[in-house]
Parts: sequence; C-alpha cells; structure tokens
Amino acid sequence: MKNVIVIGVSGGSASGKTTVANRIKEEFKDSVELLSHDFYYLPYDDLPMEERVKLNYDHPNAFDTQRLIDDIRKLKQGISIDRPVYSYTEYTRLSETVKVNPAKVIIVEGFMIYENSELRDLMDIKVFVDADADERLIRRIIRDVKERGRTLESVIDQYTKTAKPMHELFVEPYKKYADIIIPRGGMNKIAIDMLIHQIKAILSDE
Ligand SMILES: Nc1ncnc2c1ncn2[C@@H]1O[C@H](COP(=O)(O)OP(=O)(O)O)[C@@H](O)[C@H]1O
Ligand SMILES: O=c1ccn([C@@H]2O[C@H](COP(=O)(O)O)[C@@H](O)[C@H]2O)c(=O)[nH]1
Repeated sequence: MKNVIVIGVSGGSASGKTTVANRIKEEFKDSVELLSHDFYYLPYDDLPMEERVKLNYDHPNAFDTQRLIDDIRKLKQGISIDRPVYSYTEYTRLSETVKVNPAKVIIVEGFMIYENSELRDLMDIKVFVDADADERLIRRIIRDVKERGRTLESVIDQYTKTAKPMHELFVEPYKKYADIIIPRGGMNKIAIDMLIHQIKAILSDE
C-alpha cells in the first residue's frame, strides 16, 4: 500500500498516549488504525491468576513485540491482520482477535516502543508524551481502580516494585529517540496541531 505513515506515540504509563492517539484519530478518522503494544502482552495462560498478577508487566520480555513488528509490516504491505486482545482485569489475552485493515496512518502506541530498534525503525514520526511521575501515578491510581479492577494498595505496590524502576530502565532513556516531545499530552493543542500538519504534509508528499 502506498502512502502509509507509521507514527509512534510513547511516554510513561498514564502520560496521555491514548489521549494523543485519539486526537490524531479524530482528525484523520477512518484513515487511522491504532495498534497498542499492550495488545501484544504475552498471555501467560499456563499460570493461575494469583501467579499472573505478580509478574513484571513493565519489562520487554512481557510482550510479543515480534508479532507487533510483523503485523505493522503486513499493514504497510496492504495485508489485513488479526490483532490480539488483552484484558488488564484478567491479566491475560482473550480468545478473540480483532481484524485490522490497512490504513494510511498507523499509530503504534505504547510505553516501551522505542526500546526495540527494529520496531523503532518502522516509524516515520516518533512522539513522546511527557508528564511528571507524580501526575502519572495519580492518574494511574484513578484509572486502575476504576477501569482495571485494582485496589489502591495493589496499584501502589506494582508502581513501586516494577512500574517505576522499569520506567527508569526502559522508557525514559529511550525518550532521546523521539522527534517530538509533547508536554501536557492531549491538552497541548499547538503540539497536536503541528503533528497533524506534519502528517498531512507527509501524506501529500508521497
Ligand atoms: N493532560 C491530561 N490532564 C489530566 N488528565 C489526563 C491528561 N491526559 C490524560 N489524562 C487522563 O489520565 C488517564 C490516562 O490517560 P491515557 O491517555 O489513557 O494515558 P496512557 O495511554 O499514556 O496510559 C486517563 O484517565 C485520562 O483521562
Ligand atoms: O496485565 C497487565 C498488563 C499491564 N499492566 C500495566 O499497564 C501499564 C501500561 O499501560 P498504560 O496504558 O501505558 O499505562 C504498565 O505499566 C503495566 O504495569 C498491568 O498492570 N497488568
């Protein structure tokens, strides 16, 4: 397929990646398909739930990143894919898949997407959504309790033991690969308008 542009949207957990991706989607509508790295979490369905909740979900080994890379390549070639579906409440992959058709704009969203050079090299524009750690933690607590079936204690425990130290190892050091760093995420209208303008320029150039 001609004129495919792949945009990476990274940033720490609860920094506003999905909000920024949705703003781009609002502009380009059906020309956009969103692939989240989180869809590609490994299922670990051989382990019982009480073991799965203890795993480190902020390490590169928690993902089937090769499948995401293969799926992006297929979409770029004009081939549809069946992407996996992940459940944060079940801590595993569901049995269903979702068909994704090739689109002009593919957004790849995830906190660890710049850590893998093969994945990084597939992207035409790399965005990093920046937010202070305390703001992200507050948002994560609210979201995980409301939407991901967590207790306050479990969110704080996971954040302290894995999310925060892994962020320092696998997210923050890779910010240097971003083309644009967006503070205030989805609220930053000027940055988002500039990004939309750049996407339009690339699409009309090809
Ligand atoms: N700029 C912002 N100010 C305040 N809250 C925000 C902002 N951006 C996102 N949020 C909220 O924070 C939570 C996480 O945002 P989301 O975009 O899903 O982040 P991510 O995809 O990086 O985890 C959501 O509840 C969202 O509504
Ligand atoms: O089963 C799971 C899988 C992942 N997580 C946590 O989710 C965040 C990533 O989601 P964002 O939307 O980017 O915040 C990651 O930090 C994992 O710790 C989980 O809790 N359970």
